[in-house]
Order: sequence, then C-alpha cells, then structure tokens
Amino acid sequence: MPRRERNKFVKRGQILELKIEDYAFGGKGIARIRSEKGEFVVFVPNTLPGQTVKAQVKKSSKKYAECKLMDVLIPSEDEVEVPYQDIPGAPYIQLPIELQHKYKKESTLSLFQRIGKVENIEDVFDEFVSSPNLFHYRNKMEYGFSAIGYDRENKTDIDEFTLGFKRRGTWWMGDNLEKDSGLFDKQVEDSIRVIRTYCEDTGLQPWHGPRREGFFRYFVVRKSYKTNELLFNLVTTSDGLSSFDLNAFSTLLKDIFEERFAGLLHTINDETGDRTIATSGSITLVSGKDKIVEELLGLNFEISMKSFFQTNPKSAEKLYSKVIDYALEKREAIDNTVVMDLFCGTGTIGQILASRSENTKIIGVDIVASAIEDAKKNAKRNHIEGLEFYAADVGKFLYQHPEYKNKIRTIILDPARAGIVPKTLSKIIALNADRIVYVSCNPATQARDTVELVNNGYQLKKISLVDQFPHTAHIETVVLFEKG
Ligand SMILES: C[S@@+](CC[C@H](N)C(=O)[O-])C[C@H]1O[C@@H](n2cnc3c(N)ncnc32)[C@H](O)[C@@H]1O
Repeated sequence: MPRRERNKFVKRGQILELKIEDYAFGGKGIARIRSEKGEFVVFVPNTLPGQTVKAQVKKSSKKYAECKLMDVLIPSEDEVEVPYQDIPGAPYIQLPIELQHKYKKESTLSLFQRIGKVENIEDVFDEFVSSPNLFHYRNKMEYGFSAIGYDRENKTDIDEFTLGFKRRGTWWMGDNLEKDSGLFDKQVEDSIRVIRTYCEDTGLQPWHGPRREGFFRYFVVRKSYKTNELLFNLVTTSDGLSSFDLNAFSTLLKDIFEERFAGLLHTINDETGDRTIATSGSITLVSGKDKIVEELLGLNFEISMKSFFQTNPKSAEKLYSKVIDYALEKREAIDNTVVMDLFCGTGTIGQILASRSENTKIIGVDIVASAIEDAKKNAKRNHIEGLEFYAADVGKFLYQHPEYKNKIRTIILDPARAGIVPKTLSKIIALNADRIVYVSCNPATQARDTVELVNNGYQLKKISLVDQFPHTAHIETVVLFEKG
C-alpha cells in the first residue's frame, strides 16, 4: 500500500456502513467514525440525519473522507411513506417538507456566515419561499433505456430491457420506472411501463453501457403547465433505425395522451461516451409541432426541446417575483435608466422588469446564441420594447463596452452553477452600480462572490431562499446588494 494511503483512516474504494448524524450544505450527510485515534468525519451526499447507509469512499484525507451513496439500509425516523417510486433525483422525498426547509435554510445561512463572512445573516434574512407545487412540479424529464436493469428484491443487476433512471451510484445500470415518481407528470410516469413494453416488443435493443451498443437511448418529455401539452423526443442510435417505425411510435403516444400530445421529435445520437448529453445529435420532427408555449407571470414563452427553461415554472414565478420586488424597491434606480440583465438566458427577468417599469432600457447578455435568439423572439411576442440582447461572454462584453461604466444603477445577475469568474466580477463591480440583485442556483459560489462585493463597497441588504426543487438538496437564493 502506498504510504500516502497508509496514513488515512479509510481507503479510496472502501465500502462503509455509516449512521448519518448531521446535515451540511448541498445535501451532504455527516457521519463520524470514532476510535482511540479520535473522530473521523465522513460526508455522504444525498443522505439525511438518522439514516444508516452503505457508501463507497471516493476521496480520503487524514481528517475526513467523501463518499458516494450506494444504498440506504435503514431509513431515518423522520421519514414518512409516500405513494411514489423512489428515484435518485429525489433523495429527500420521504422527509416532511418542513424538515427539508429547515435543513436547507440552516445550512445555506451558515454558508453565508462561514464563506461569505456575513455576520448578521439572521438579520438580513428576508423569506424562505416554498415551491407552490410540492409534487409534480417539473416540466421536463429524461428517461434512459438500459440493457442492464436492477432487481430490487435481490439488490443486484440483471439483464433486462429497462426504461427509467440510472440506478443510484452507477452509470451502467438502469432501474425501471414502474409508477409515478412524484416529481414530473403522473400520467406520463404511469405510462412509462406501456411505452417500455412497446419498445421491447420491436425486438430492437436498449443501450448497453459497458458494450456501448444498442438502439434505444433516451425518452425525453417536456410539459407546458399553461396548455397541459406534452412534447416528446425519442433518442436512438442510427443502428437499427430502418427497422423502427417512428410514425407507429407517434401513434402510440397519441393514443395514450390524446389531446395532450403536442409532437414527437426524433434524435439520432451515435456518441458512445458514458457522459453523452441525452439530446445531443441531429433532431427531426416526426409528427405534430416542435414547440410548446409556457406562461410566466402573464408573459408567454415558446419552448423548443433544446432551449433552456426554468424546470419548475410555478416556483420560477415566485423566484422572479422576488427579484422584481428587490429591483423595484428603489424605482428611481430602475425607471428611466439602463438596467443590465447579465447571464440573462432567454431574457425572462429583463422582460418582466421592462413590462413593470417606466421607460427602462434593458441590456441582456448571455453566452448562448440560441438563448439570445429565443430572448429576442419572446420579447417580440410579448410586445415588450426597450430590450437589447447580446450573445457574448459577460466579461468580454463589459470589456468591449466601457461606456456603461457609472451609467448603470441596477444590475441583475443570474450566473450558472460555477458562479462568476473573478475577472468578470471585477468588471461588473467596475460598472459602479448602486444596486445588484444577484440570483444563484449555487449559494456556495455566491457566498464566495459576496466577499468580493463587500470588499468593494457593497452591503448584503436582504437574502431570500426559494425552494425550486423540493425533495432534492438544491436551493436558489436571491440576494440584494447595495452600495454603502
Ligand atoms: C441560471 S442561467 C440564467 C437564467 C436566466 N436568468 C433565466 O431566468 O432564464 C445562467 C446563464 O448563464 C449563461 N452563461 C454561462 N456562462 C456565461 C458567460 N461567461 N457569459 C455569459 N453568459 C454565460 C448560461 O448560458 C445560462 O443561460
């Protein structure tokens, strides 16, 4: 054994049985191994206090180890029965929502204290906003086909035509979805079994991960809460396509979902990597239409299979309302001014803000060109004027447009999970805005950026937490920063 490994309490790859005692930010359960040498801390994501779990060591140092959850052996006493199939995407579904909120609130605020150095975090805490729908809140789901399934009774893998989600902690094994998971659409999930049987009866093979071969790969569904319509995308390889009848598959979906069926798309994905994105590859329309319309705060947004759209639209309305409330608190910093909506995606926040303010010009910037195209189209559809959208890296855009320095009073920030790179944050700070409303889907990077903003004269005035994804460890934050 290498010396580096010898000094460690547990070894990489080792399988441990652990009792979870605490909860850390991001859904990491904390277990402690006590011995004559002292206390050794083990983190296991997607677990909660009271559970006894089986976990594999992924990273180990002298003081602590990071593990991957393999199985929950004994549930926590806090957990309750739910009528849904358990899936890796909802590790906390059996925990009452009030407890989920408590863990999320406490761990997020302590993160701002620890990393963000905000000592008065309890004083500036504004509101914990719950998701309006606690179940069936998602508007998109990706189901995977697999030739290797999971035998729940014997807890082992089996050769089986599978359609559902990956088995927790594995990349090669699927787990059949037999009924509603409680996260997406009940009718769709209760029908997955029928769709699976239809595909299996064609004689074509599901994807075999280790062998990197097979025909059926993914079945993706998008839903509109406005119209209740469903848009489908079947992802296959090209191998065997000539013997598969896409129109007959579309008829099956129309028979099941009737007027809810909006359209079927087909994607050919011949990538063989384990981490291929479900929908990469060429996409064609088989029948119906290729877009559905969703409504957010009275505005309409057209969504195609590939475009980014908030996954929990009802909760997104709450999130956006909070952003708009913070922004409009000081109307003089909004009306008759130029507002920057940086990392704007499809421009939703800017459009809502423009529609609720007087003579405000919005500059939206996002690096994804197709999102900017959608933003422009959506603004036109909603008859909102005064918006300019640019497809660019935020840092580069600000470098190329020094004319905005000292001209912007309010900035909206909504970066991706990785947060804002330091150089770009400096350029944002150099704009010298009075107010910044910073939305984040990763409070850990936002807490880091808070230090920089505070060092440059901003104060954290308010923070709200929005629970966009009940039953997961995710939490979104809306933070209001003001100068001086
Ligand atoms: C959380 S999303 C923003 C969503 C948007 N505000 C909305 O509500 O629809 C983060 C966005 O940051 C964009 N992005 C990531 N890195 C970027 C960069 N360096 N410059 C500009 N945009 C970037 C992504 O394309 C993505 O649309």
